[in-house]
Amino acid sequence: MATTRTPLMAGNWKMNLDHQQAISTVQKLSWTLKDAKHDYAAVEVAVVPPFTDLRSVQTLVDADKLEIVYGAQDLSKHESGAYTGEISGTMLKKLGCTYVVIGHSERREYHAESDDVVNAKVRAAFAHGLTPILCVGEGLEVRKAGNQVSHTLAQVEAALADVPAEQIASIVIAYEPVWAIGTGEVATPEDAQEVCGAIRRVLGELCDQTVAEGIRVLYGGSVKSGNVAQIMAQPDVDGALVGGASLDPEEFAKIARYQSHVVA
Ligand SMILES: O=C[C@H](O)COP(=O)(O)O
Repeated sequence: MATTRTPLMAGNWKMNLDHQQAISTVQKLSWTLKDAKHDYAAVEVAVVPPFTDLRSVQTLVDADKLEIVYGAQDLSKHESGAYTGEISGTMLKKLGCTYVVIGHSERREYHAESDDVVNAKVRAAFAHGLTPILCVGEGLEVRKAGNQVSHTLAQVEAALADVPAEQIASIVIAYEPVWAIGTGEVATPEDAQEVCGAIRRVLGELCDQTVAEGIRVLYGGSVKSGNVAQIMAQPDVDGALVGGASLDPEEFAKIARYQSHVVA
């Protein structure tokens, strides 16, 4: 089946760049992409800054009518109330967020986020019109035991429990093998395809195979301009969730422009 999925390159800044640095970074990114005549309809570009940067990014994007979209790195499963330190989906929507990253391995590991919490956050995101970028992926021990597919699919199924098929249709899934995050250790294109293809198959079981063909499955883990094209050449990889390399706007622009450095 011919794919109609628009690739998405999303830069997860993690806990980097304050609100002033956010403005200069997004400006440089947009200028670089403008110089390259980037077609945002062909490859969508998103930044995912810390919460404290979102208002500044919103102001810049609105004022300069940028085509770059943005999102948050997490949200609360709660609607509002006495939850000190939490940020609700309503607040993120009001800040113009398109996306929200949910279930990143760093949240699962350092904040003990269980599959149940991830599931509640996915449902909260949809309830507020935000598109989840749901992160899944195995650690090194699971990979060494050869259980990466079953482990990752179990995470997908748990995160999407009781989520209506029409909502699943618009989700973005990011396959991020934990051993490849921030380590310089990149999964081979074949490793990425094996799990991304399996994710698409399970999405087909959860909703419908035709719908699953339209869902974007990203790869994340040490993606750089030098390796992105080989990963993007895989049939079930529809973009990247980029950490470290997204902090450099010129490098991130090269990642978004991966098609321009594919040698035919
Ligand atoms: O969210 C992004 C991923 O954790 C990948 O991070 P990285 O590109 O620094 O390996």
